Amino acid sequence: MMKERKEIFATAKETAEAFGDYLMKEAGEKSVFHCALSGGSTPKMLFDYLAVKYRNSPLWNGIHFYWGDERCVSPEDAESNFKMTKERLLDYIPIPQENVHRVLGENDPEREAERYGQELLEYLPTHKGLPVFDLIILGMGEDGHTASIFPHQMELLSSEEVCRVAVHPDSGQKRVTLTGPVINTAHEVVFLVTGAGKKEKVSEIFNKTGEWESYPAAHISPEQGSLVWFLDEAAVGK
Ligand SMILES: O=C1O[C@H](COP(=O)(O)O)[C@@H](O)[C@H](O)[C@H]1O
Repeated sequence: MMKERKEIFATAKETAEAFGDYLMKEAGEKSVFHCALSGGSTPKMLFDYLAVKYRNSPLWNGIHFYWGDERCVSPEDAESNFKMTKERLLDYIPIPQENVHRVLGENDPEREAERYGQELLEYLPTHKGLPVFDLIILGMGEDGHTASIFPHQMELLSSEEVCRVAVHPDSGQKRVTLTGPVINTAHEVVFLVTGAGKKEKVSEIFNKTGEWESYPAAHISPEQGSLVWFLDEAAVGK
């Protein structure tokens, strides 16, 4: 039975910092901690905080980072989720290189979705043939997309594969994304959502009103795990 809760903070910075402490506490409870990161702009403050407060933490030795989605671009491209994480966090912390499992965005997208899915199955424990993350961090775009599952791409929510190629509905950019069943098999999923630009969608999802069913974020509910929303007041319309 899924457990859900919401944590609301005054500002985006406070939200990121509270989640950073929460993440490191969770990681400290396991000798190996498998965590999928999100991209986009919201996690920047989280990464900046971790890079300073936990710069020399011994916990990095047991943390493995993966990505919930990646744009199909080179790791030097400004659009790369990996590049953002590297520049804000990975370059500052003593995480072993072998603990960083990036999506090779420069590869052929279809082959990379297959390869990355295999890598996840190799490194993570499995349940019913799917990799089980300790924690998946997700964002939610202003259009309601999560990872790289966009509204009206609902087939990615039920795909039997571990990873799939998604196409950005406006730009046509290809991305590799975890599928819904993998996200819903995690021990814990955390949405990190801040800013007034998200408040309408957040409200629709929480109140099950308007177009809520068309937003992939509304369909995330880890079957055996917990779902936590870390939000700032702007995102909940305060
Ligand atoms: O494209 C993406 O967008 C979402 C949301 O990003 P944000 O900029 O609104 O924070 C993000 O969760 C996803 O990982 C990323 O690839």
